[in-house]
Amino acid sequence: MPSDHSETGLELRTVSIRLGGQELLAVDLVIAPGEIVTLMGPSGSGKSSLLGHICGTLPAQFDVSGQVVLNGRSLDGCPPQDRHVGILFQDDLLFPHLSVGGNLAFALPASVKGKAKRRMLVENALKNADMDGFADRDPATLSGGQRARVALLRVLLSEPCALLLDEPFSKLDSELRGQFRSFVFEQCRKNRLPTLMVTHDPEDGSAAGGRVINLA
Ligand SMILES: Nc1ncnc2c1ncn2[C@@H]1O[C@H](COP(=O)(O)OP(=O)(O)OP(=O)(O)O)[C@@H](O)[C@H]1O
Repeated sequence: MPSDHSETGLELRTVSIRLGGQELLAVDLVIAPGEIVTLMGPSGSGKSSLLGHICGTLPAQFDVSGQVVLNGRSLDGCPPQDRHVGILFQDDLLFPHLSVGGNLAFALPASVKGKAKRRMLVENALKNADMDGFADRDPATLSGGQRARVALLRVLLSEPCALLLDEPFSKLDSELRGQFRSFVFEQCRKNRLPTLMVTHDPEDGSAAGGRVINLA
């Protein structure tokens, strides 16, 4: 994980997002390392747009003001690939033409050199998710729960300093949902990631056990 900045978490300093001259959302928030904050609100209230703004992928038709600061560094003008912000979506978006290991290795930063080292990081990550020996598997052969875990591992291997969750549990059935949710939250805390989760399910917020912000 990049270590050139102190770990102060993710700050949204009076961030406001407008579309077509109307304010969609305004938020002022500090998320500490390892803290999980839940963001809820009606459809269209701007939750995913806020995550896009933090990642640097919000389309130009949105107007934004305020500052996004990660571990003391302003992300204003910073290209998405240099932000060290990971995002997990409801669709796992695994590459179908790559093996599980290939999907994971793809996420590793270029600064991680050497085939053996890259292979070791991938295998350790799979072991950490109780998926020992899955590196050569075709993603199409995985169960829903296994695919979800690989998607999370892929985000973690990219060495993020903050994690955004955009309804990542909504497509899983209730038993899987509970298991995967616990795994995600455990990894957020273990990796000391300031985490912002968007969800429509109040149970996700209760399970996270942190602050819940309701935009309603
Ligand atoms: N690329 C885009 N171009 C134009 N408008 C967009 C774009 N993406 C989203 N919007 C609009 O921005 C508003 C906020 O959308 P957003 O997806 O952020 O809401 P949300 O709170 O995440 O909704 P949901 O809970 O349904 O996912 C909506 O009116 C949406 O139609």
